[in-house]
Amino acid sequence: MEKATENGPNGAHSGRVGPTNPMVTPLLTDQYQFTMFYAYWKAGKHNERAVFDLYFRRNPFGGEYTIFAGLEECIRFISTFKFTEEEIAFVRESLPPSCEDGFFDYLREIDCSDVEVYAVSEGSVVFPKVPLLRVEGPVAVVQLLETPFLNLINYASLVATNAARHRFVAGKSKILLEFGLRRAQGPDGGIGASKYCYLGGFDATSNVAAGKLFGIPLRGTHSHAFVSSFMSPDEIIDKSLHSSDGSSICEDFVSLVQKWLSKIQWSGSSHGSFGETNQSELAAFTSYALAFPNNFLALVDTYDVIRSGIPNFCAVALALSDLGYKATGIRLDSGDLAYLSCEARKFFVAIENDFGVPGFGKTAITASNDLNEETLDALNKQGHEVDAFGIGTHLVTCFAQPALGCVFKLVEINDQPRIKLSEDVSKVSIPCKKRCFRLYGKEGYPLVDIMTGENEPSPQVGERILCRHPFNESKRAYVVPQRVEELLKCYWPGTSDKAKEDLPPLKDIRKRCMEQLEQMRPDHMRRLNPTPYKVSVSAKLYDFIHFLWLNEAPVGELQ
Ligand SMILES: Nc1ncnc2c1ncn2[C@@H]1O[C@H](COP(=O)(O)OP(=O)(O)OP(=O)(O)O)[C@@H](O)[C@H]1O
Ligand SMILES: O=P(O)(O)OC[C@H]1O[C@H](OP(=O)(O)OP(=O)(O)O)[C@H](O)[C@@H]1O
Ligand SMILES: O=C(O)c1cccnc1
Ligand SMILES: [Mg+2]
Repeated sequence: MEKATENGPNGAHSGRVGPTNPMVTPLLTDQYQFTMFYAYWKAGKHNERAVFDLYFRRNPFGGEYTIFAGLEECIRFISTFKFTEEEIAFVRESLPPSCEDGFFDYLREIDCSDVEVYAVSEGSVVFPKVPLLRVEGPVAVVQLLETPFLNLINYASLVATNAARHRFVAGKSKILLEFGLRRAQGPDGGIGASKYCYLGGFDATSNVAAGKLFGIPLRGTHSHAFVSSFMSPDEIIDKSLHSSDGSSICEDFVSLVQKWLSKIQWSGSSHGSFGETNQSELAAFTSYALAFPNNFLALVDTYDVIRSGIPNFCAVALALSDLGYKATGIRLDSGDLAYLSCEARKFFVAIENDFGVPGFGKTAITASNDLNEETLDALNKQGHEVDAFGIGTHLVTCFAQPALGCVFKLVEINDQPRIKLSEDVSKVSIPCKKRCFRLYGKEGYPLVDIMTGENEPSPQVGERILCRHPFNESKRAYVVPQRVEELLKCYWPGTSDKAKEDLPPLKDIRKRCMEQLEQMRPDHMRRLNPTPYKVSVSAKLYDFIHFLWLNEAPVGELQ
């Protein structure tokens, strides 16, 4: 397998080949894929042409939409799919000794050059039952792809959807920062979370490795440890700071800060809300400003937000302002974030008015601490003054729902449609090699997704088409689409002569995701009781599903 090289951001355009995570090898699969593989080979079936669909059955987080993510990694995986000698030796050890040598020679030969992958574009809004991927090829090889493909898509799509839902509640104007690395499920969980939260609408991450790998903007503040590591302003040795234009130097920035602190104390801005502030906190803020005069942001809740953190921040920010710098803002990491952000805003506005510092009232307020969709929603209802949210644990661990149940099902072999039956109708698979379309209505919204047999004529703009619920006879509707979008596109043509879609850079996938979310009808998107989006099959496919169902289901006998 070719080794991944990391010579620049943006995934596909970085020159990297193969999966991002070197642990993604042909062995990253379930043992039963190899036992089936051997049995297919032994039965002489391994080269039979099979079609599998990868899809999920229910949208996550109680919502009615999902964001599809993980495609690029699947394509990277098959692009370098090949067993090494070491891997073949391990498979040999892990199978019973009776397995014939010829099988291992066959294993040595295989790659994915004869596999075709049709997929929905990454970053699309997608719905249950509609294939996200249609994978065609020799049954034994495609079978092996089940587990790694599901692994690469399930979490990616889940966390991208989680990010999109957080973005929806926060609103477009807010900055969303992903802070989850320390709480993520291991290194791959952390890297994946950063990549796919960005895809789902976050603005930046604190994860430096993800910044390097994918070109995601990096953002960060500082921690309580930095604040509490200082004891007093006397610790600060180099107190000098050049003005922002370099024309002058302030020899004692620490005294300038102290001067501003007493001015604030005696001005109307404080409304007598504080007396002595914490001097070790002031030392920490002053030091941080000396290190980053152009990016001064202070975590203000180590001792007391109102009585210490905010006035200390303002004193340092005003001293910076004297030298021509503009402080960035504060971060709140505990307490009532609605109340504290409003108090902070009032304080900043009062400072702007009392001391004539234009723009000070708009100083940015970042909030963090166990945030999730619900807390964001509660903050919105209460009213708050937060400009940016830093979100970690709930976002990256997908606390509200830990897995998206994508499955990989055989739908056709040797041109023969196959079906998987279940007592639970939602688990009955939709047979046949299919094409999938999104039909748009008069108002520009997507109305319905429809699956058809491969050889049926495609739906046409302006032509009425019957869309049927795949399993419920009485649910059907005629649609006259104003626009028809074919959903499954060729991302890996195998030996066919189909043109191959490009894998776009991450920021283009993110843009696609934002645009797709934007065009959805609002009632599908709302958090409380959203309207399900319609997923349907053509009349012909409907008839065929039910014919096959009756054909395959044994008839019971009553005694
Ligand atoms: N106005 C608000 N409305 C609803 N939830 C809020 C509001 N402000 C903060 N929260 C949430 O309430 C929870 C507060 O948690 P908790 O009481 O454990 O933290 P804290 O005591 O404020 O901070 P820490 O324990 O980190 O010092 C967090 O999940 C936070 O996101
Ligand atoms: O709360 P999350 O959504 O996971 O966001 C990330 C958290 O990580 C940091 O502190 P950490 O939790 O490590 O320490 P703390 O509990 O003292 O804030 C940060 O201050 C946030 O609170
Ligand atoms: O930069 C931050 O403020 C940050 C980063 C990770 C976790 N919590 C906070
Ligand atoms: Mg915390």
